Amino acid sequence: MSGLVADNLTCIKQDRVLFDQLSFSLLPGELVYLRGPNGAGKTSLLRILTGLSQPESGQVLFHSEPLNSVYRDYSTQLVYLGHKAGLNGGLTALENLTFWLAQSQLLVSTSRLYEVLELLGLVGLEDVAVRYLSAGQQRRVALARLWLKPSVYWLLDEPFTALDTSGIALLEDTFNNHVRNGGAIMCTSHQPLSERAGPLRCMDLEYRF
Ligand SMILES: Nc1ncnc2c1ncn2[C@@H]1O[C@H](COP(=O)(O)OP(=O)(O)OP(=O)(O)O)[C@@H](O)[C@H]1O
Repeated sequence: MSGLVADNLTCIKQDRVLFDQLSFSLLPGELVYLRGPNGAGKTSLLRILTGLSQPESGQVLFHSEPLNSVYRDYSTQLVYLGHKAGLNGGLTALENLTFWLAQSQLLVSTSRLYEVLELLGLVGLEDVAVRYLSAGQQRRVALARLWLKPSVYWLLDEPFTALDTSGIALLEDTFNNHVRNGGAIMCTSHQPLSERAGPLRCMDLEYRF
C-alpha cells in the first residue's frame, strides 16, 4: 500500500500499555487529527511513525516497505515537528533555520528564507537570539520548516501551541492547501481544528491505565 502504514503497533512505557495492536494508514491527501488526553501516547505514536523510537511490537511501513529499509527516502519526504520548538536559544531565527537546512541537506535561497520569515511575521526579528522571542514567535520559527522543505508527510505534535489567532488561521490554511496538493498530515492538538483546516479524519487515543 502506498503512504504510511502503522501495522499492529504496540507501545509500552513505564509498564503501561499506551496502545495495543494499533493499525491505520496515513495517505497523501489526508489530514488526520490525533486526539487524546495528556499521557495517552500521542507523542509516543508520532515518534514511532518518524522512526525516532521503536514500538514494542508491530511495524511502520512506507510504501509497503519497513521504515528502516527505506529511511533515507522517507526522511526526504518528511517534516516532523515535536511539541518543543526544537530551536537553539542562543542562535537567531535565521541561524537556526540555516543550520537546520544544512543538516537536512537542503538548499534554499536567502530571499526565500526572508519570504518565509515575512509570511510568519518574523521580519525585523531575524537577528534576535530566539531565547528573546515570545513563545508564539518561537513557535513560528519552528513552523517555518514546513515552508522550507518540500515534503509530503507532516507529522506535527501540537503545532498550534502558543500561536495567536492569526497564526492559527495561517497554519490551518496551510494544512488545507497542503492536503489539497497531495500532502499528508497527522497532527495533535488540545484545541479542536476549525473548518478552515479542511476535511479531516479524527483518530482518538484513550488513556489506558
Ligand atoms: N521515553 C520515555 N520513557 C518513559 N516514559 C515515557 C517516555 N516517553 C513517554 N513516556 C510516558 O508515556 C506516556 C505517554 O506520553 P506521551 O508524551 O506519548 O503522551 P501524549 O499523549 O503526547 O501527552 P500530552 O498530551 O501530555 O502531550 C506518559 O505517561 C509518559 O510519562
